[in-house]
Amino acid sequence: MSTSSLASAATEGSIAPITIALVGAPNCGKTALFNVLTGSKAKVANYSGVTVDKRSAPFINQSQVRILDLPGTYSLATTSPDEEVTRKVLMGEMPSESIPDAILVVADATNLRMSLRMILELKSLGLPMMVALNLNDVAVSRGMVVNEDKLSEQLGVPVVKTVAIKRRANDALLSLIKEFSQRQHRHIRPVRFAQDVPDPQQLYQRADEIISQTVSTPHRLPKWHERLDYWVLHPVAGVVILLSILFVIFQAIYAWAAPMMDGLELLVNGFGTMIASHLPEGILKSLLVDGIIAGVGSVVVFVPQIALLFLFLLILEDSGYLPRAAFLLDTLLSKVGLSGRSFIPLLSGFACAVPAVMSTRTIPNPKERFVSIAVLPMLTCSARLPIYALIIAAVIPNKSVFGLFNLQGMTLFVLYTAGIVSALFISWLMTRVGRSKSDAASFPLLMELPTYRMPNVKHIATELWSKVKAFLVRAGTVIFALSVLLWALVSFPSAPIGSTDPAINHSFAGMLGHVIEPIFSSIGFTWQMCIAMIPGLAAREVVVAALGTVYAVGNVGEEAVSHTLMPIIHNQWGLATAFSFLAFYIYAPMCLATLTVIRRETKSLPQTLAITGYLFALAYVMAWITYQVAGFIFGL
Ligand SMILES: Nc1nc2c(ncn2[C@@H]2O[C@H](COP(=O)(O)OP(=O)(O)OP(=O)(O)O)[C@@H](O)[C@H]2O)c(=O)[nH]1
Ligand SMILES: [Mg+2]
Repeated sequence: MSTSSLASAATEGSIAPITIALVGAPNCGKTALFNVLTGSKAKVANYSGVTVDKRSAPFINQSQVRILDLPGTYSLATTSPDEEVTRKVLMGEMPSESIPDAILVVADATNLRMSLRMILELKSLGLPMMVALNLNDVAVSRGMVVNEDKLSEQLGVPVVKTVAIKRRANDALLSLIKEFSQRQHRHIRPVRFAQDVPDPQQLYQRADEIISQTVSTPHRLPKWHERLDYWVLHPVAGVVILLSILFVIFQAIYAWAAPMMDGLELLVNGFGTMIASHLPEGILKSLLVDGIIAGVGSVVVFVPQIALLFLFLLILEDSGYLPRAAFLLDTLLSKVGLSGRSFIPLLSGFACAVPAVMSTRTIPNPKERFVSIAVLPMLTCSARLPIYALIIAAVIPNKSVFGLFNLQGMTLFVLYTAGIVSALFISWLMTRVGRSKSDAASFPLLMELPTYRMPNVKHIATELWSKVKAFLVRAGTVIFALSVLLWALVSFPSAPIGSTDPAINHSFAGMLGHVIEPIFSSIGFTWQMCIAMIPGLAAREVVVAALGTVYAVGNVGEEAVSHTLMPIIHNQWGLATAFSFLAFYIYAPMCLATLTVIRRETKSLPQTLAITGYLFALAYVMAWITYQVAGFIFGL
């Protein structure tokens, strides 16, 4: 078919789109290039295993060309579920995906030997191929000069240089794809992989030959890089560095966010008071002030803290530090039956358990994968931050210890640590049960350490904004809707004429709260807390909004004037109740999205129910112990 007839067939919609698959080692910039080629905003980060599933989008210059992003893999001999996705797609074994019409190999220019070995292996598939020599900026900064024309000649496929993080540096690739798609027919030949896959040793030999003819300066890491790695990967100094980084993050979340939070709180309060003073008493005023402003406002004041947490995570992610922490902790994690491979999924659990559960696909050992999924919900996700921050601000004095540490920051550190220690302990316990010898040793951690890079300010700013936006959108949609619903439940039916107790006691929610209260009274929860936890089952941070609404409607007199929760909790909750509530939220799997993704990833309802059940049981028991101990120390 000629170029013009292909174009006209495409406009008539009678031709299937051409698919070009991005294939390459982990962390070489496939997704970053995918974003350039399609105008998408898929997640990019400086560690291996970010992409764990396939995704596709139309090529920006030609909608009949489809670009397919795949998880990274070093070879077609795969070991983990994410790598398996790539192999299956390339072999045409993926039911939902036909064999791609071409492969765009994304090669890491700073690690050409490994990339060339992969290109040579992929050539054995017999599919049309193009090569993008990515990370070219880093290669150039290290003094490497690659002759792409010679390389193209040696490999027998077109080669272009790219810098995926700079949109304008990829014009050669854009033209190459355009040109390719105009002369390419849909691929229909079967793949020839199994018969003539070359020996890896031979591939490396050939790669070395090619490098000697095409690269003028061999690649060497700068001195500072080695020195930094010496300390960061040192078994003792490395752990001290890791703990210090985490500690600084928690301190900063309190110290730096405080002024912005105070400002936002003043705004929310002022807004509530202004609306209240302009509206006559009645349902509308109650809905706006007690339902919406008290509910949504209680959550929104935590935006600065969430933003700071994500800022730190993004900087760590972009700099290349994270996989080093995984190496460092490989030995420690192996003691509890996990490995360094579980580290990145566990670490991303501090942002949100949903992508973290998905990223366990990089773990090849099925048992280790299950244990990681089962303990992940205990790690402190960003949705818990508003809850912790609220209770800490309400009951822990804001003073410094030894003139250096902030007591509130330290409490937050302890809460995060409690989640980590519990997760490690439960992993250890789970892997003890029915442990088989082959487990840990059969899947050693073979992960490429990325080079350190200066975090890219633009990338961090866009990512940060998208996280904050997601949080605000949730506040404006889910939390808003649940606040209105809860407001209705706590306001109706209204109190009978002549009754003297608070109206909320007569409402639907009030009645429900009193019914549930006996279950939770032994861990110190009041009926107001029980009501707030019900909408909080959908998503954790909703409990903060719900407490805001419940107290706004339920309180009369002085405290009703304040639209923020802290003073109310400070005055009405005992220390034992506050600590018990915190302990409960370390463990309780109060997040529908996480449970749904666990169900999808484990493909098993009984396993999902078992994880949910054990976490709730643990939450109750730990809250009970905390309540008793705190009650003994501080009084109930
Ligand atoms: N300096 C520089 N950084 C790049 C370039 N391409 C990608 N990066 C960075 O490299 C890191 C990895 O990029 P990704 O696109 O997530 O890599 P990937 O190949 O999709 O990784 P996996 O999904 O884990 O296989 C990110 O921090 C990117 O910002 C480049 O050309 N130059
Ligand atoms: Mg990727």
